[in-house]
Amino acid sequence: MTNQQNVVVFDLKPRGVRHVLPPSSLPVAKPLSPQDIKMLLMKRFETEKAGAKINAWVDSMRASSPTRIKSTASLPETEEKSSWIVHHPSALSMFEQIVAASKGKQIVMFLDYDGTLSPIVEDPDQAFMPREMRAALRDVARYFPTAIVTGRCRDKVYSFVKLAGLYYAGSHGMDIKGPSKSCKYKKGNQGVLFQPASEFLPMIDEVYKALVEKTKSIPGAKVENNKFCVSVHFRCVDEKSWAALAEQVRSVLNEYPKLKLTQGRLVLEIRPTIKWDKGRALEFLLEALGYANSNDVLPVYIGDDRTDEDAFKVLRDRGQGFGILVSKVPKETDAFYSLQEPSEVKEFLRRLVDWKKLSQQAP
Ligand SMILES: O=P(O)(O)OC[C@H]1O[C@H](O[C@H]2O[C@H](CO)[C@@H](O)[C@H](O)[C@H]2O)[C@H](O)[C@@H](O)[C@@H]1O
Repeated sequence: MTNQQNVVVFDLKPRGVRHVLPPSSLPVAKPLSPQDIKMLLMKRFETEKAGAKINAWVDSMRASSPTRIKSTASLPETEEKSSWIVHHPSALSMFEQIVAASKGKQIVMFLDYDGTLSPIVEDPDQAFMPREMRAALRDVARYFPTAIVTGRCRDKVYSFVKLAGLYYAGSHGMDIKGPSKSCKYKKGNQGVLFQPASEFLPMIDEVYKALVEKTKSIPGAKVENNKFCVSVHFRCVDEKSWAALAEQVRSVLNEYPKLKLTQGRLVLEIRPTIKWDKGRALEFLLEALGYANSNDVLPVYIGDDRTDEDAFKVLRDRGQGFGILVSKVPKETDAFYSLQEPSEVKEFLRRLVDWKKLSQQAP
């Protein structure tokens, strides 16, 4: 609050960006009532709170996904990496131990899409899966029940993967469908298995349109409708405009208390506040496959993103199976093992198929 020549001007901007009007441009104001003062103070409080929220969002937008481990002064980057690898060894170098743990158990494969099966690219519509990866995936699905668990719209990811013998869990697991062609693991229902957020469809549609409108003036921003959630991409947005983008997203989200914001790789994700995520989808799929309370299963989940951590945590908490994080750099993770990039994921899938073929031939 600035007091000049009997004129009271409330500075409603967040601290740090104060402007004081020159005396000549000041309006002649009536004295303020206690009610007015209370209201203005409340507004200022709200504005400051919003400013702090945007700053926190932008900080989080700067962090990688999952959060990269910060270098400590005592540990040079190379040592930090070797120490991380000791705790999260390569799933390729640990391959024999992984398959040994599957003795007498059914391996079930869960795979994230972007950054795991397809390399990260600037345009989300061009994230095609390489042909060799499709071949490896098709073979894996012949030998093991296999599910794609993704933040994407289920139909969209199917248009990239184009394999009918798999389970697909789109919209971060909020849209689950069984294999559309005959498959030895398929149980009963072949169609949609579960859509826990179906009541949110009209709301998500509305929010998608509002976000397209609100972000159209920010160069590089791209809004993607993922059916039960919406992605706002900022990979191609200049960092100087991240706060402006976050502010637009916040202004839309403010109108929808039943939606929440999470974050992936250079993407803000808006989704229903229901207690459902990739971890719950993994549990649901294990149950659908008949392994709800079974010790005869070894689930393996491979993913690269912060949203995959929910699934890694479920596996840790169950004490069953392994999470494998795809990352070249040390990150905070609940995964047991690591792979550096999608080409290593392909190699891992191939080795799994070769091992299975060999073990079936053994007398
Ligand atoms: O769960 P996922 O399969 O990993 O999906 C998460 C998001 O993936 C996509 O965005 C990411 O990949 C894009 C293409 O490589 C990249 O441009 C973007 O920066 C990444 O965040 C997808 O477009 C999003 O809708 C998904 O939520």
